[in-house]
Amino acid sequence: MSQYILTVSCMSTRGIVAAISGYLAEKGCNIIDSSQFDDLQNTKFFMRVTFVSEDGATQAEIREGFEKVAKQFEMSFELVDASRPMKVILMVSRFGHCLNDLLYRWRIGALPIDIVGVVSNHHDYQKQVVNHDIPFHHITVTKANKPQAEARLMEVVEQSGAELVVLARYMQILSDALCQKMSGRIINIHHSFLPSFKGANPYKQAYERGVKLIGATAHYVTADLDEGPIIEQDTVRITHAQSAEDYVSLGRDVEAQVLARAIHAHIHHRTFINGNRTVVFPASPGSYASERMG
Ligand SMILES: Nc1nc2c(c(=O)[nH]1)N[C@@H](CN(C=O)c1ccc(C(=O)N[C@@H](CCC(=O)O)C(=O)O)cc1)CN2
Repeated sequence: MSQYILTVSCMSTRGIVAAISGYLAEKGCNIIDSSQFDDLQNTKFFMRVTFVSEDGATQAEIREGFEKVAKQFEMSFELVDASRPMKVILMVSRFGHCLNDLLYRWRIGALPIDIVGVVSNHHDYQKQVVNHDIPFHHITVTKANKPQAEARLMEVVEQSGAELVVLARYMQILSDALCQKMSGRIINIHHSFLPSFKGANPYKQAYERGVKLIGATAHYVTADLDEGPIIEQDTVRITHAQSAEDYVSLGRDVEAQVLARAIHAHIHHRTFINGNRTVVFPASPGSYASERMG
């Protein structure tokens, strides 16, 4: 029996949950997981429902019928097949620890995505990517050719059908136009606990500030560098005896883990952009179960 995920956002009002659950029940669907959030600051409402269709109603039939409920509450909604892996492009520059981590998680089934390509402005990881039978696209980026480089990137995105682009330590600033075009579909890992230490060389900035914690932040990419809605963060303790170079080593694991958690949330449709913040619902039961042991 297929599992579906329905995500809804709209202005908050009475009766939304009843309307959604009543519609699904009437359609012969059984809700197996549900999360909702009512933002009392801006009266926005967010809901994520996982359900199975028990009487044979197809995804198209369920979606068509839901349009009426959506219109009644002026909802934005998505209805997806929970088993269909999201098409994802990974982007990397010189530091490959996040790319390596994502490739490993993908290989063992812990990250159920369809990696449709890896893009880099360097050749460092080409062999490794090709060995995974994943298309590798080298796109040279210079200050002079950024528009052409981004046009090529968009070609790769469109031709591959990518639904998400992950900047796995890709170190080029994307144009406002590209950020707008791909709003909500690009995730970056920044190697600091934002909002501290935005931009380049955050570990150097942290060392010079004498912090006792360094960290990593996964966020949606916007035109404002490292200021997009935060999806996931974590930290690791450091001491006075460690150097900025030590921070690079200590930061690798936390960067990779934070990025993987953020991608897991996004591909399972648990994230909702709410202004400059992100609503992140908890993982559904069994959503980590795809991992092939061994
Ligand atoms: N429009 C955006 N683009 C990017 C974002 C973002 O939030 N908005 N995040 C960055 C990642 N990043 C830090 O996490 C970052 C990357 C690069 C730079 C930077 O100064 N790059 C220089 C070139 C550096 C080089 O050639 O090695 C530049 O682009 O001029 C700062 C922060 C990814 N892009």
